[in-house]
Order: sequence, then structure tokens, then C-alpha cells
Amino acid sequence: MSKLSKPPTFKPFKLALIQLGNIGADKSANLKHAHEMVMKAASAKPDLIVLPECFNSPYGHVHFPVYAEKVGFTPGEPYDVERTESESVKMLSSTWLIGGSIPERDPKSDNVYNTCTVYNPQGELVAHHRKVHLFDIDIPGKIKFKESETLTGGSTLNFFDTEFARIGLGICYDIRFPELAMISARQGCHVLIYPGAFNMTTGPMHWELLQRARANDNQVFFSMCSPARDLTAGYHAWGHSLVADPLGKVLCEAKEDEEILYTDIDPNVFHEARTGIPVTTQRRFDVYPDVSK
Ligand SMILES: O=C(O)CCC(=O)C(=O)O
Repeated sequence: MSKLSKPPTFKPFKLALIQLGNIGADKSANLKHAHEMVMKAASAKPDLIVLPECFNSPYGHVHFPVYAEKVGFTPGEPYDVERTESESVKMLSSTWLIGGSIPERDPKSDNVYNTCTVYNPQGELVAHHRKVHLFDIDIPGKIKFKESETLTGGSTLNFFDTEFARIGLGICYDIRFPELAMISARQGCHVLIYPGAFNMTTGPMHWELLQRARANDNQVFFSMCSPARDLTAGYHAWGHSLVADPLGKVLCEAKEDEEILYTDIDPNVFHEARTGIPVTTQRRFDVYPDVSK
């Protein structure tokens, strides 16, 4: 994970985003439904399946410590999925799968993180990302949210290699910090995937704009996978799971209900964008040397 080796050759692949619905208070029911939807998505034989942010628990800072699981890894150490205590990790091991995110309790520090886990087709947990930027906002009369009341921010940037692409990870609010996407792209990621759950205020304002911007800035494919909207839940997710191409064009977008979106990722678009508008080789670090390389 996240070592600077040569990226794999970027090859065409089929991506499936599961905009999961019916996420309620019952964790086993959430996992059962997620499993059914992963199996349903897998029947179309995609190369990579993605679940949304917080797919096993209601979204809200009060819920995170209650639903948090010991996932079975320590950053910097090899993963040991055999010894995991996490029901969610056991359910997820099936194909190339970005397991959205779940609240994770670190066994040593007892800190709770919002964590994305990634599995290869052998069912091994091969990468993880702890949400770096916590969603603490207050838009009077609209939305107030404070993840930092119960969560700790991660402190690493993460990507993983498949046989078809190098894929960078982030979670939701991480998209507002272009540095994360920029550094992942400079480390050779072809595709950036951020499970996310925007809301009814910032969703219409920024969900599409930010994804198209990160895609276009970095000339990569960019995708966020959201839960479906549930107006009976405490948090109303925007939905609209989306994939943008390296020119910033929206390739596909869900509405607000439960849905599986399939997209063919074509490396030619990536290469043509970078050849036609060669910003990746025209940067002037002599003018902005403080920007991380
Ligand atoms: O950035 C936003 O507007 C929403 C972020 C969010 O919902 C999250 O980080 O979970």
C-alpha cells in the first residue's frame, strides 16, 4: 500500500457503484442488505465494486462509537484479515471491492475513525483509508455537523494497485482539500474513488462541481459513491453517485434512490486529456515551490 512503486499499466475496466439504501439502526440488517447488493452488482461482472460512506451504520457522530469495529489492521503493519473481529470486514471479502466506510475503533488508542477498507478478489484486505479531514461545518439554519466530537482524523494518504489501475482513496469531505487528490494523482493514481455522503444543502451546491474539478485538475477519473436518500433517517444523503472523466465530463450519475451504476473506464480518455492539455508536465514549481511534490 501507498509505497511509491511504478503504477500498473492503466487498462479498461468496469466500475460498479452501489448507491445503497435501507441503512438503518440494525447493523446485521445493514450488512445483509449490503451483501445482497454486492452480489447483485457482481452478477454483471464488474472489475471493481464500491459501497458508500458509512454503509453499516446511520450517519451521525453519536452513532460512530456505537457501531465502531476493530477492523484488524494497524497502519504500517501487514493486514491480518484472519484475525479480524469486524463483522463488516468478514462480509466484504469477495471481489475487488472498496468497502465504502465504517466506523473503526483502533484497539491500541481506542480512537474511532471513519475508515474505508479495500479487498482484492482473493478476499484479502489490501488497503485502508482513515478519513483525513473531519466534517465539521455549521451553516446556520441549514446544517451543523461535527464529526470531531467522536472521530479522529487519519494521517495518511492511501492508494492501491490492481491489475488494471492505481486507485487513490479519500472519504467525502476529503474532496474539499485538493491537496489530497493532487498528491494521489502525482503518485500515479489513474482513478480516485471517495465514498461520500453529502447532504441536501451542500449536495446541490458542490457534489458535482467538486468531483468534476478534482477530475479536471488532476486529469484522472474521479468518483464518489453515496448512500441513497432516506428522508426518515437523521441525515438526508444527497445520493447522486457519480463518475467524472479526466476532462471533467460526467460519465454517469444516479438519482436519489437505491441504484447500481455501471461505468466503463476507458484509459484512452486519460491519455488523450494529458496529451492534448499537458498540464501534468507544465507545472512551474519554481514559482510555487511550497506546493508539495
Ligand atoms: O463537504 C460536504 O459538503 C459534505 C461532507 C460530508 O458529508 C462528509 O464528510 O461526510
